[in-house]
Amino acid sequence: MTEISTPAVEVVAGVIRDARGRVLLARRTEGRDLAGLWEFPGGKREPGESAQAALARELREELGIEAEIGAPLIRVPQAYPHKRLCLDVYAVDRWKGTMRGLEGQALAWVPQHKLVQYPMPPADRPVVAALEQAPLYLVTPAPGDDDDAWLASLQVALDGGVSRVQLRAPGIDLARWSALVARAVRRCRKAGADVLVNGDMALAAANKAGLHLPAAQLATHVRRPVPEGVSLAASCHTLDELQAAQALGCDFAVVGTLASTPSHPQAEVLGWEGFAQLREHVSMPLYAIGGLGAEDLERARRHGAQGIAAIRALWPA
Ligand SMILES: Nc1nc2c([nH]c(=O)n2[C@@H]2O[C@H](COP(=O)(O)OP(=O)(O)OP(=O)(O)O)[C@@H](O)[C@H]2O)c(=O)[nH]1
Repeated sequence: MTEISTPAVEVVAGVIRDARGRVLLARRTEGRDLAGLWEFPGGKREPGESAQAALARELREELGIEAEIGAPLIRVPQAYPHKRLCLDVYAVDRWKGTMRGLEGQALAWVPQHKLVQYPMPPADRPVVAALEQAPLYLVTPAPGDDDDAWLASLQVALDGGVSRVQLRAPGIDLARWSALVARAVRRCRKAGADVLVNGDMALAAANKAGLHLPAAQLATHVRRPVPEGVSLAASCHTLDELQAAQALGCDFAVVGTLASTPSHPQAEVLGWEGFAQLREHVSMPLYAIGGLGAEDLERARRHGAQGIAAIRALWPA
């Protein structure tokens, strides 16, 4: 593992989009680190240079364009075997000049949903996820004694744009929960949301839903417990748990606790720096959890998170 004391190389890259919404990838040329992999055009930031100036310079040198650097997308800290880097990615929707590979690199305009088919460096996986996947992950609270009211709240959240949901209800009677999960899954599916069941493989399979593993269940599986194409996720608090989740083939993980909350008052608090340090050693998309809400999304993205997971902050009152 790369030593934490090795300084991280600052790298800037652009998600360059054409009028049809396709994204530009460049192929790393032979003789360089990670040769043959596809990447977002960009390169190393020089001392004293702003991220925007560095990216505009790299795109001029590599592609021959004068680019207007747009909004920040995500900043991904990533450790490779021989170096650490921080990949800082910006949208680029406008430029002047004719695009060409000035350094002999192959270029490809790729529809966004096909980006996952291109072999890319590990740091790019969270970038593609930030373009494609839900920024908010709702974890349901346990229903009180009114199942219909709970379903109505879920519906409000879905109508409000939540598109990834974990169905969780600690301590609930199994027969009641099974019936409620079936109804909740139908609603999520109708809304086009990705839905996962917490901790119960049989219940997830019976509803053809995804599976969200509590950290304690990670060690009980030796291979991916759901088919490819069905979401698998895990809750993690340590690097060992994150690496186990990645080895099992989890599509994403939830990492906490960022701050202490009423539901987990004893949990060890990570803070954003602690989160970013864990982020370096895996390449799955990660949601941060613990006392966070949608207003923390920008900060989360600056520390390499896909987004925010929450119970109360995302559950309609
Ligand atoms: N431009 C760019 N670089 C990336 C991406 N993902 C990623 O891991 N990197 C890494 O960030 C560094 C970018 O620096 P560079 O493009 O100036 O690389 P280089 O070949 O001159 O240097 P190197 O081979 O010594 O690393 C490389 O180590 C590259 O592997 C990406 O999407 N775009």
